[in-house]
Amino acid sequence: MPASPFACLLFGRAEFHESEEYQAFQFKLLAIVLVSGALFTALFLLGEFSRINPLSGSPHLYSMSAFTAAALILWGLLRGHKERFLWIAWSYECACLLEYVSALAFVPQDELRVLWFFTNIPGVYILLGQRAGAAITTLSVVGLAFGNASLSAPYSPNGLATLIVALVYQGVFFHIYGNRSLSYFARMRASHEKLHHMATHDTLTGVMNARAYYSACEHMILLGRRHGTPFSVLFVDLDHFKSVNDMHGHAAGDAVLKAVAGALRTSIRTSDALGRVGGEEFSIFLPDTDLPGALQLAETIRRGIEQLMPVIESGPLRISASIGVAECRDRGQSMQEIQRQADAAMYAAKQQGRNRVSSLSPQKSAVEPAGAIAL
Ligand SMILES: Nc1nc2c(ncn2[C@@H]2O[C@H](COP(=O)(O)OP(=O)(O)OP(=O)(O)O)[C@@H](O)[C@H]2O)c(=O)[nH]1
Repeated sequence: MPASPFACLLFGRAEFHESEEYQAFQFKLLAIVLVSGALFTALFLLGEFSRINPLSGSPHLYSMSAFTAAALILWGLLRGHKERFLWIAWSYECACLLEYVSALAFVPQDELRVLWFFTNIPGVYILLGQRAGAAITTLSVVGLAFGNASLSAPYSPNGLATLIVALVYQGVFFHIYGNRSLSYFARMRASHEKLHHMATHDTLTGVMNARAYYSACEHMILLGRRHGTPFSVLFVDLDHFKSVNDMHGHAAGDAVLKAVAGALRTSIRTSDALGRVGGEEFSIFLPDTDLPGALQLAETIRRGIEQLMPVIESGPLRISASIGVAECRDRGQSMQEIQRQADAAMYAAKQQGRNRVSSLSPQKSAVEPAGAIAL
């Protein structure tokens, strides 16, 4: 879904893979925290300039101005750059701690300024993880415990004890919660991936099912058109497969299909797509491949299947396949049309005696066997 103009302004054009859902959330949260941090501090500065909340020349005015500028600069650097997330998140956390310490030291009239240490902790746990959360919580507790005496208006021992216990409580709470929610998130992602794999892959052979395969092909056709590169389709159909089932049983047929799928998978490039589009039919999409290249690969595959000899209960079984090859010559051709051509070429190979590679030339509509080995 295209991002709204507001999202583009706030986050830039950072792209996240489907599996980076949590990182995308952290990235967006950091951008929001940087902008809101700058805005809130700017409001305090406005209070000073409008004399509503005068800090009467306190050095904290400089640290607030520096904090606002730093948050805006960090936001500008973060927009559209997910790879900068970690150092920007840490830089912002350091700026926050300095800002809180400055408030403690220079704004004694604000007795609630210590609350910023509390609001900081959830953000650290979410943005930087559990170790960073535990470290910052410890630093805040130790800093307050030892620094209190140096404040111009120190908190009472009772007040300090309340602050420390509450900070520890909050740290422990977010530590446990972070642990649980992250493991829940990881399990959700794993089960989502499993479901997605089940919905897009054939359970017997592990290759793409027809729907996922054709959708992958449509995507590659669009890319091919954009780059002006040719592409080809191989349609692989096992010969006399019914007799394998009839003579050796369905389990043997399944074993043969698995072995063939494995052989096909190892014969192609990772950029090619392989799908089981029918019972004993496989289709292979070859991007950036013209007809001579596709015919050559088809012949290699045909020979590979012939030599495969999958072992079933009764011993090794000789199998073969007929392969139809089609090249996309017309840029406007749909996947269905190309697949139909490959199908017709495969049918022609069957008629020619099986165990061979054929391609149909659209001009001549003639069969061009590229290789034939008698069984
Ligand atoms: N074991 C097994 N058999 C399957 C599966 N899916 C389809 N089949 C069988 O595949 C066979 C396909 O037979 P046909 O379409 O007649 O093709 P063929 O026997 O290979 O003959 P030709 O293609 O003309 O060489 C049928 O018997 C189907 O039952 C499957 O998942 N496992």
